Amino acid sequence: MSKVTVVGAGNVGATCANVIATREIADEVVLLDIKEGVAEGKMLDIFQTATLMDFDTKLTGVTNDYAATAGSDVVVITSGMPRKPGMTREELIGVNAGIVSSVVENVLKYSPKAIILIISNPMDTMTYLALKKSGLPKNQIFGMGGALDTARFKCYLSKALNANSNEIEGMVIGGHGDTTMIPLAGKAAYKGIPVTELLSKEELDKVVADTMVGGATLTKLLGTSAWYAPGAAAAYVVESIIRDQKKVIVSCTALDGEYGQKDICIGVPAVIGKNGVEKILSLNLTADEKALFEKSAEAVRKTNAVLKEINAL
Ligand SMILES: NC(=O)c1ccc[n+]([C@@H]2O[C@H](COP(=O)([O-])OP(=O)(O)OC[C@H]3O[C@@H](n4cnc5c(N)ncnc54)[C@H](O)[C@@H]3O)[C@@H](O)[C@H]2O)c1
Ligand SMILES: O=C(O)C[C@H](O)C(=O)O
Repeated sequence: MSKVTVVGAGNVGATCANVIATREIADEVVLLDIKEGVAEGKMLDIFQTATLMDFDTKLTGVTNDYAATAGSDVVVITSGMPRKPGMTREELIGVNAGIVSSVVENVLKYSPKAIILIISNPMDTMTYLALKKSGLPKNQIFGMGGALDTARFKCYLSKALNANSNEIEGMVIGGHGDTTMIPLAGKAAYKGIPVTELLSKEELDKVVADTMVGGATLTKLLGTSAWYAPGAAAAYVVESIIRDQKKVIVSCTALDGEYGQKDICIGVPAVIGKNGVEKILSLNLTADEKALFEKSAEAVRKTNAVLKEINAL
């Protein structure tokens, strides 16, 4: 029996729970929120699609009742404030640091062995905070950003190439921020053909720029940040853990010398299986890509430093 808890029954959390349920990724999904009745209502609503969508995942919604989450294999943390148009993710640190810290503490009381996936923004810094506060081994707690950014990169590449996005290879490493993410255009390919041979420099630069502000573009259109792709990206990572698929997914994980970095959580390609982050893959980065990664890490470190200033760490 596999059990997944999603904390935060807002846009991203409910979407993630819905994808896990409809795709039967886990036997049981618990959705938890502090807002009275919201998680219960959303899980009842999803349950009422079971006969229409043909799934039989067990679904439970609870208001702040962590006992119901006991024995979870995976816990996805989406609780926290989303940004509004014009804001950066980093501006959410003051509100979300307290929420993420208290949620991680509560989760571990009932599921000390769960693999914990951080979604709340600023995600790289929230992952660092959760890792430091929990004292968990680094494989057990990591963040999702790269799965989403990579999906967006493939989406924009598919538009530029007029090709099926499922036939495109590519990844986005670095921080999950408007200026910190690094779409690796030089390593992306369509059916083995480097996209650098298929698109002009201008076209490729536009794909990279659109990918980097992918979240901001949607926030402007929607008035709050996105949820369909973020929820599906979180469920994609959960699936690799629950089914021990060992997919290589760019994940925000603690580095200990890899990519020349220490004491930081940032996006790098990693093998994701039943033990969480099972291996970090070492990419052969060009000098330019290395420089971008260093700049990205520097920016993430700057945001991490704010945790001390606001007494969150
Ligand atoms: N990492 C990513 O790729 C990614 C993608 C999308 C969104 N996000 C982030 O995820 C977070 C959630 O976004 P959203 O659009 O779902 O927001 P939302 O406002 O729709 O939902 C957030 C939910 O968290 C709940 N919550 C707040 N404090 C809580 C607590 N202490 N315990 C339990 N629940 C609590 C709220 O009641 C709300 O229902 C935001 O911080 C957003 O920036 C990250
Ligand atoms: O853009 C945001 O603030 C939410 C999320 O990080 C995203 O990329 O969709």
